[in-house]
Amino acid sequence: MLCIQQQVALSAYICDRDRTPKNESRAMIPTPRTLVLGDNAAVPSVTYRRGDSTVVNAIVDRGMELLKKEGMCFTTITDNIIDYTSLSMATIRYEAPGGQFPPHVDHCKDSAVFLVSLGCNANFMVRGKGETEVHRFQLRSGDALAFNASTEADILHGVESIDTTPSAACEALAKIFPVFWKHRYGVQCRIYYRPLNDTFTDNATN
Ligand SMILES: O=C(O)CCC(=O)C(=O)O
Ligand SMILES: [Fe+2]
Repeated sequence: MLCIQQQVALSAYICDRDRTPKNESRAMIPTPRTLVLGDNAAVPSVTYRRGDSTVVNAIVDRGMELLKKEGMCFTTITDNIIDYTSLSMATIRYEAPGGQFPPHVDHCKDSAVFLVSLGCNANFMVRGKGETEVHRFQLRSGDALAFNASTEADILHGVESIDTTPSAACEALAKIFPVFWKHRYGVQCRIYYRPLNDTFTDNATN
């Protein structure tokens, strides 16, 4: 979904904000690391309002427009996927080849998730509500996947492994951001459809 220029813009945006401690000791089995995007390690994600002029808003808006054109909706959340109120973005760094995220259901009320992949290919699995068969596919650099992240939607998903052989897009990106020779970034954009309340803090410009 993202052309190489958009992947570069998103990578630059993330790398600029990345305050993850360097030289952390590596576990024997590499666990994915949620990057600290800003000065508050307790809140590693960034939040945005609809209409903020950031690369994250632009990518999500375009994704939702494309899905809307396809007639897609997130039943149980909204019938108009473009009408979100706010967003949050977190980035998870996976090491190749062992990085994985065990199968799970997101329990995010009134929310959809829009996952963007950067860098190495991820071997992804999804099983829909009531399904017995697991669907396996690759998410390559620039690919995006959106689904209803509520408990009711019951969408089981996970990352099984990361490829070490880079795709053409990954290679182009890694020449600018060398982290992508050996890693995948899972850029997790959570899209909220609930009314904005007073406790919403806007740190999009941090
Ligand atoms: O890395 C990914 O694309 C998936 C992350 C995920 O499922 C989650 O953070 O809940
Ligand atoms: Fe998830």
